[in-house]
Amino acid sequence: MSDRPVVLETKNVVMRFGGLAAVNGFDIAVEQGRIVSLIGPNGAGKTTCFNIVTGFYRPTEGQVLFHGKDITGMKPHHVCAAGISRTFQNIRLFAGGSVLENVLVGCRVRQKAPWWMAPFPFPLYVREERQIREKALDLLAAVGLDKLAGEDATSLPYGAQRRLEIARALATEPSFLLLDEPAAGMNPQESSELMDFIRQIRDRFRLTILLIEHDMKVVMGISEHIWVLDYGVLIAQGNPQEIRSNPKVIEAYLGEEALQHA
Ligand SMILES: Nc1ncnc2c1ncn2[C@@H]1O[C@H](COP(=O)(O)OP(=O)(O)OP(=O)(O)O)[C@@H](O)[C@H]1O
Repeated sequence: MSDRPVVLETKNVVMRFGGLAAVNGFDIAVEQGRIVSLIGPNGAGKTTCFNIVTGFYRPTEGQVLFHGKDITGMKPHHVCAAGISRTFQNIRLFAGGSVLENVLVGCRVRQKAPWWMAPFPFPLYVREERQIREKALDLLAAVGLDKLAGEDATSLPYGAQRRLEIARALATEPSFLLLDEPAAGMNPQESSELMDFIRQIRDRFRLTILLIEHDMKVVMGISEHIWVLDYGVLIAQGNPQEIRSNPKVIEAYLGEEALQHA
């Protein structure tokens, strides 16, 4: 442990679906400003943990604390307003919306002017609309998509859609960002660029980042700390070097061959 404050903590979190304990005793503590990862085989319970932290699921047992405050079972939009944002394993952009519109939706989370002002030219509303638009365009520039602002979001290449999802998440002004398999479907060049990109946004937006990722080059290259889930149970945690050489992790997930390529 370092002297950095812990921003997100889960305490003995359990999630049962009928008879299945998808997550059983999930205890993590994430320090401010870190890039950390949650890894494990398919079906290990990783996305379920994300759904619990972001309020999509209320856990059967246990607690989620954000900056020491209990957010267990809080509704997703309240979790988002508290400063936690996420992307999804299966990209979820608004079909039919432009690239810019997708980011504007994220910006609205922080909008101050009430919704009923929209049909009228109130100065407060007009000024804020202009600021929101500028902010959305800035975010698109930060992820390299400003030139495509008017395009249909779902017509973008896969890697660009992932960056757009991140821009939309950033638009909600999070301090904590969860990325669910950001490198999925990327080639080695794209995933190497993704690592630089994740570090850049961490620094620029002063984020703490938790990712789920199967690409071991990305996980080992970017993570300061890693937790490993297997059948819903945490079987290991440590830095990349410790995880790489942990016999339990090699047996349950990594395998000798994957390690040689990571
Ligand atoms: N809403 C649900 N209802 C019932 N079972 C569920 C539900 N969500 C997840 N599960 C089950 O919980 C277990 C963990 O699923 P989860 O998606 O969290 O795993 P994962 O580690 O994210 O897997 P992957 O790497 O394939 O995305 C699986 O057995 C899954 O079928």
